[in-house]
Amino acid sequence: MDTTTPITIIADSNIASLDEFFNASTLGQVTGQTVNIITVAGRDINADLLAELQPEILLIRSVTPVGEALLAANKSVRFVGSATIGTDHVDQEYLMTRQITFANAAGCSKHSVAQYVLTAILTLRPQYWQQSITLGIIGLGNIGSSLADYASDLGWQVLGYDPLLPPSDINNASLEQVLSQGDVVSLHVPLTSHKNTDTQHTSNGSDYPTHHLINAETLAMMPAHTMLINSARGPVIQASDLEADIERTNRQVVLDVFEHEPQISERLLSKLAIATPHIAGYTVEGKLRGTQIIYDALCEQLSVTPTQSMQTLLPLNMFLWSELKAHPDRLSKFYDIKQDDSALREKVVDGQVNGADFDQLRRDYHLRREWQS
Ligand SMILES: NC(=O)c1ccc[n+]([C@@H]2O[C@H](COP(=O)([O-])OP(=O)(O)OC[C@H]3O[C@@H](n4cnc5c(N)ncnc54)[C@H](O)[C@@H]3O)[C@@H](O)[C@H]2O)c1
Ligand SMILES: O=C(O)[C@H](O)[C@H](O)COP(=O)(O)O
Repeated sequence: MDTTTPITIIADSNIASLDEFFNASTLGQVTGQTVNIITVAGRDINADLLAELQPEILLIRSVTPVGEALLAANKSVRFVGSATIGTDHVDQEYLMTRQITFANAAGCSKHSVAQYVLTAILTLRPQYWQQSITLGIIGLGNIGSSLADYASDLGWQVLGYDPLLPPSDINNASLEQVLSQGDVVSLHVPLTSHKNTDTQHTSNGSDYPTHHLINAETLAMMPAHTMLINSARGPVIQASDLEADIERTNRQVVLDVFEHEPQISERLLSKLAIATPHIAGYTVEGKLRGTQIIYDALCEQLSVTPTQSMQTLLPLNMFLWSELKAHPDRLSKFYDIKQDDSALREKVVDGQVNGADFDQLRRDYHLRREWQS
């Protein structure tokens, strides 16, 4: 990519600190060259906008599907950065065929999500601060393994299942064992589908697909007292099967993500112990790290040395995991998850939370702070 001509960037307005990271100076533009950054609501980034603005760079989050439908008529885009961990909204195979560089922000909010899960568990079952429970973790990548570290720190036993990683001290059980023996089961897998057997491959295919991984059959393996938490992707759980399960077992279920997101039915919402609008990763640190990672990737693409660091943008952080462990009664001061739950439930109108209200809760969310070790 030529770094001497003006660069046009279309960016999701929900990406943190766009101006601080993406400007002529931070992108190594020669004096006088400009970086033209246009911020748009992620759901409004579409083919017509790209045709009008002809951007070289797309900076997105999870609500912008990127693939042939968006880019078939576009010849200007050379780089796509998703300031997110999940990549199920991006057809990476298509981008490769178009020789468009793609970068996501792997691991950016791993501590934020792990701390979200801990908060949900300990808010609903505070007795677990003193009990050595069994925590089931499905998916042992960045978030699942971070959660396992916190669990071990609390003296909990971890039963983990990840068929794509070698056995380890946490990857130590079958799916059935995790579901049937965990006091709590937490999902930390990407959203993947069955690999097509014919020549047309799906970009998101897997030999171990996670779409509807949790369904009537797998839910039946879980004792009624087992809490289920989903902060991965909504369609990992078959929503109607979940509703039937909760009616039958009265199971405590925590959802941060929903199969039909951004719409949520009141029927489902009323059955959940905790419900939040896809904000498990929404901390100052998690979102800034997401921006940092795609900025660094773009600098590599431009062959320029990164000059912006998130460290200079972080306010003082007084939230210490060691303090919380010593004073469990302070949990709601660290993160009052029930406040996020109430804010979501207040948005129910005519039997559902509509998409616009769900998006607004996320857009206006007061970012938490990641607990420091
Ligand atoms: N709610 C939120 O705000 C939020 C925030 C960040 C990430 N996420 C979601 O969480 C997912 C996991 O994040 P991560 O950073 O741990 O990703 P990661 O890629 O580091 O780890 C995912 C793990 O899942 C495993 N896996 C894949 N298919 C599996 C299966 N069928 N059964 C068991 N394990 C399987 C993989 O082997 C991998 O180790 C992301 O893909 C994203 O969709 C949600
Ligand atoms: O995948 C991730 O990083 C998270 O799910 C993240 O919250 C993506 O959601 P977004 O904020 O982009 O809608």
